[in-house]
Amino acid sequence: MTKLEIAPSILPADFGQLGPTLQDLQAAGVDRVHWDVMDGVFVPNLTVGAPVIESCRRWSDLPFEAHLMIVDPDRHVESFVRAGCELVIIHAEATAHLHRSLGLIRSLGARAGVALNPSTPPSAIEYVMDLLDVILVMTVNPGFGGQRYLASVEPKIASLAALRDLTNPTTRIEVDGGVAPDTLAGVVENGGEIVVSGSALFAHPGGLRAGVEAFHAIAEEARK
Ligand SMILES: O=C(CO)[C@@H](O)[C@H](O)COP(=O)(O)O
Ligand SMILES: [Co+2]
Repeated sequence: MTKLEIAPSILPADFGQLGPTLQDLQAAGVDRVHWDVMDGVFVPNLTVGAPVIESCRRWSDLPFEAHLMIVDPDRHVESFVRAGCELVIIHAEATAHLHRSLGLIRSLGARAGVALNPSTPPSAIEYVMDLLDVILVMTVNPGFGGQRYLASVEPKIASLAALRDLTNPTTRIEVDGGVAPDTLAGVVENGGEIVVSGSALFAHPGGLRAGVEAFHAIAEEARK
């Protein structure tokens, strides 16, 4: 089994200090950066768009991923690829033609991911498994950082990992929402390979590097 990958959500950062925060995250040993893009329509909250990500690109050597919580994502996918996101994740619930939207992302040279709200079943993506680099399993209702992890989604993480094994073994299972030292073992035991963490990682008492190390130690223990 490959090592856990950690993708910090940028949401808890001071948005006036994004550059230095990206440097701190890289120094702490995270694997990638997760940009939560919210449009105030698909979810109640508004965050950043492609121009902010593009301006931040020079502050980090890490891969950037865009988690697009926006309606009709096809309108904006290209701007996020141009901004430097190597992975673009759209919500299955936000596009009428998921197969076409994923094809668009791939045609632009980026990797494609799909996010599933807690209530969306695995069957929604069975027909696009061949187009998926990443499945982002939401363990909170999207829209805000700092929410409580929904352990009731864990059987779905396991179902998606089994579907992946059967249909497209290269697809990675990523889990997003409320991932913290006390919830991480459940994520890993059910097949999570990449974790997004915002509030728990930024608030780790020992700092970012200690948080990253703690996450790896918990994941290794959970895999025994
Ligand atoms: O996409 C989302 C929320 O909609 C997430 O990426 C969260 O922002 C992660 O933050 P924590 O739940 O870890 O605080
Ligand atoms: Co997210």
